[in-house]
Amino acid sequence: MTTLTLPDIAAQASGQSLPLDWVGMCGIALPIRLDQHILHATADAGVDLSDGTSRGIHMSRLYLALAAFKDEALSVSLIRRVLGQFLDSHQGLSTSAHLTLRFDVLLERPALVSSESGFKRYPLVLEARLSDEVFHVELLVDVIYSSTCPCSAALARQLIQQQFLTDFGNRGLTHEGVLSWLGSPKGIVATPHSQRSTAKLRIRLRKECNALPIRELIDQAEAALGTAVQTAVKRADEQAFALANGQNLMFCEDAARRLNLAVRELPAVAGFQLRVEHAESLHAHDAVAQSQWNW
Ligand SMILES: Nc1nc2c(ncn2[C@@H]2O[C@H](COP(=O)(O)OP(=O)(O)OP(=O)(O)O)[C@@H](O)[C@H]2O)c(=O)[nH]1
Repeated sequence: MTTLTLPDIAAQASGQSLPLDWVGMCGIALPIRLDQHILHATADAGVDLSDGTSRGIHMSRLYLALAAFKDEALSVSLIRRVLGQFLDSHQGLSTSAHLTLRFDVLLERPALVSSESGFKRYPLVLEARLSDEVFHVELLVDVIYSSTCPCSAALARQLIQQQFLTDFGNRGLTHEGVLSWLGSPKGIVATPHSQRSTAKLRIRLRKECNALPIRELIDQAEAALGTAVQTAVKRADEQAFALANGQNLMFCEDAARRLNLAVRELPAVAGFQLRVEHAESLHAHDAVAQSQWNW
């Protein structure tokens, strides 16, 4: 029987000698292990092609290195090892390795008052690169919250005062009359606008950090924001949420400052960039603030 040698196009010399910054595969389906759960992730895996004379990289070597994620719990050291394998399998071709993992984390959240609970989805991205023995890993997460405009609240309060003057200006006040007025639509003649808002955090982890501080980061961000969106909601929970929002008026600048001061407290965090987007119901565009620390 004749043994055929398979053609290896990647090993050929390139027609045009030119190094490339990133070559690899995007959107690879990958199981990862996190907190005893197996999650469905997608991976972008690549290296540079610093040897501009080579036709191509060896995609299969990157792909096969990713198999480590199926057996071992996700950690910073695992990611570093996989990137090391990308480079070891491309000696003479590549000097930097890149890996992006995208997956969702579901966290169970209790209702504010009732005994109900539900799950919230947090989209996570891990971006890592290894170049000249220098390793960087960044953790990105989106946190959704509710924000009520403080300016709109003040304007609404003024309208309520004016309505009060109109209705009671020439009348003697009675406890019962005021109480009944407060419970009527006239007692809340104007409402402030509020919006579903997104905090986008990009965290650089300290070198000594191996476990990914996903839960800590999300909890810290939600505590700082004060009015994270809810899961299961009965009327009692909705009322508590209305009260929480009324006590937590914020511009996007307020949200960005609070997050900055809270996230820098986390021991695993070496630096960060953050961006908050308030999807205004007042107008069709968003109010946005950005901030960074040790970046
Ligand atoms: N470099 C490169 N490979 C591609 C591309 N699209 C598909 N491939 C295929 O990816 C497959 C795996 O490539 P290699 O890793 O070089 O496979 P291999 O030569 O069997 O593996 P090694 O012996 O480890 O080099 C090959 O069949 C390529 O044709 C592309 O755009 N660039």
